[in-house]
Amino acid sequence: MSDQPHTPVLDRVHTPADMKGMSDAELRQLADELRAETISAVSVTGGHLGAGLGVVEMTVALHAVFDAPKDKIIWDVSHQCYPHKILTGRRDRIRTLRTEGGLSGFTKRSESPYDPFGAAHSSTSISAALGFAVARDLGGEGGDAIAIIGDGAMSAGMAYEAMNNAGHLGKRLIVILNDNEMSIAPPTGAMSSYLSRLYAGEPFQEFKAAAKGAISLLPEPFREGAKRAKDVLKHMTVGGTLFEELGFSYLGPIDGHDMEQLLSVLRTVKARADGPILIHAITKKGKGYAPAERASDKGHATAKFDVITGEQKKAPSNAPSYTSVFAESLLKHAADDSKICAVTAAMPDGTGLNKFMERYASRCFDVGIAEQHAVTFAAGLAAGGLRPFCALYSTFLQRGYDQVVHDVAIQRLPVRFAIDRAGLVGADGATHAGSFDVAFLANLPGFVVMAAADEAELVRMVATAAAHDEGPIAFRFPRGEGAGVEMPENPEVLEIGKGRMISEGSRVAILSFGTRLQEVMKACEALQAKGITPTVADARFAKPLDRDLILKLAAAHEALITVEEGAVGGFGSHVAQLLADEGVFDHGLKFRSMVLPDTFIDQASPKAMYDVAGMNAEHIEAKVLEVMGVATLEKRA
Ligand SMILES: Cc1ncc(C[n+]2csc(CCOP(=O)(O)OP(=O)(O)O)c2C)c(N)n1
Ligand SMILES: CC(=O)[C@@H](O)[C@H](O)COP(=O)(O)O
Ligand SMILES: [Mg+2]
Repeated sequence: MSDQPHTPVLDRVHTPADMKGMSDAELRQLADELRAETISAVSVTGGHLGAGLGVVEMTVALHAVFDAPKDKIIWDVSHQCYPHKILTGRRDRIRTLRTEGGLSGFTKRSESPYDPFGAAHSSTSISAALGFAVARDLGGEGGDAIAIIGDGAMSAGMAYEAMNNAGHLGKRLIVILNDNEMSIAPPTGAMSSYLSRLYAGEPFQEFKAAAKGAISLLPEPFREGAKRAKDVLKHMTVGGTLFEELGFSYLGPIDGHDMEQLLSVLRTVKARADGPILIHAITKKGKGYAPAERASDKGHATAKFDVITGEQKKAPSNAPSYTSVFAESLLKHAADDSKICAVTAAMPDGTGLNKFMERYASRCFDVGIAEQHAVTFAAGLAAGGLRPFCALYSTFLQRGYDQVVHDVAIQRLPVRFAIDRAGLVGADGATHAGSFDVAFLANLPGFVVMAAADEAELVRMVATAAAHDEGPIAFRFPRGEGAGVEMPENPEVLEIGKGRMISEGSRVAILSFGTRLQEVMKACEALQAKGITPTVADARFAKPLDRDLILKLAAAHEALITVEEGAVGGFGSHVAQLLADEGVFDHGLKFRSMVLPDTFIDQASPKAMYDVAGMNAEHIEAKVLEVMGVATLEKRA
């Protein structure tokens, strides 16, 4: 060990340009320092730790060998991009990750030129990289296009659509398969088994030595050396035939933490000048931080934590989460009905179906990151006589929309959609907002669309969905804790299309859809002090609407206000349509529909995001006063 003082290398890196000319030894040191910085930063912010730790060496090697931003480095999902952000001029802001006004937790074009393509939903990186490659070859910006995609993301059909096209086009394109044998949960599917065979069948260590030997020929005349190295590598591999059949050169598997291998392979690949290549890198999720490596999810998502102990600092919960309420409720119904089955798309823990998986493994299916398949698979289950609950986050349901229309709605198949993370979700920001599901479901003939106002309503809606065999039915609920209301012992099955009165008042009626009801009640308390007592009702259904309730409220009040955690085109729009069709507006009813604004709202706390959206209690109060003010003026006149 030299007695030289340890001179931090990371302090010298403000952009990747500062890494050029560093020795391989310095790059190895840089990786160690980058790992420590990543752990330190995430201990302050919380976030996606494990994936980033798994690509520290890869990130250093990529930025050492390639020339971003001219070369486009595109991270799939991009939850692993924190080391990349530290090396690309954002170290000073890395402790603002996922906070209001801070750095996004994912790559974002508007945040940095080193983020050529935004992500957060998985399996888009190869398509995007191919787009850059074709644009380059058609005279656009130069540079390499490099996609780094995980083994989990490789379970989505979109990745194969992209590889199929890339292999056909034959453009120079670099894909790095970051294989850590983890999705959020352990991976499922035949693809995962195939990838494992690619490095289980070959004495991986012998291959490593052979690969190093072969590549140490570099930097002889690159073409000759590279060809020899590539042939050696290729013949040494156990055959990435699937990828080669798709037109890719397959190179690997290599050790994704071995800086020497990474640098040599990337330098070799950079020197080549032909078609698409897939480098198969074996990594460990959570690498280098024992608490993450020990965790069942390998540190996929973590709250703020103590770096020394790894102990997470989670805020105490006052009520069960909506997800746990859904999961427990479904388990009860499944106990009495063997036809009830469940489908998740790689999110067993996030949707609460992990408990269902433990209890009823034969009728619980984790299909991988494959929402399109999840929806049509559920349609097949329903057509086959079962009662499938397809549990998807609202934002990820977007990926399976055509399947919802074409395979479920048109055939009026009784698929039950448990739509979690409805509305604004907080730290994950705009890419994960559940803003559009009511707008894109309530316009489908035969669909039943519900929103739970609280956790007691949620269990009633699970019961209603379990009993509904007449066609597709969806119920939505937000991320996080419930309202802390009393839970019904035996939740009743709701009458389809019937809302409920909450409190009688006068002049203004507020018709709430979903959990904004809590904010409505807070607004009413404030209004009470001003001598204003709105009528409050909970719609429960956006489809079918409770026509009688709506017309009764409209007839008995000067003004009607709807409130929902969704974008325009949802519940309020359907109410407006009904009122217009019934000619109610001809008689002077004042109508306001409170919806999410026509913008994508960046990450913050959910409350702060709803402040930006103008949908908290004070905004609802102001809306009542505004419409009352108009009503009062006209009344006086
Ligand atoms: C379309 C879509 N579905 C689900 C998710 C949720 N999700 C985020 S990361 C992840 C697992 C990704 O696994 P992998 O690609 O192997 O990356 P790793 O975390 O192992 O680095 C999932 C399912 C998502 N981001 N996008
Ligand atoms: C990166 C990704 O898409 C998931 O990890 C997502 O962040 C999970 O969201 P929740 O934290 O709401 O389960
Ligand atoms: Mg993985």
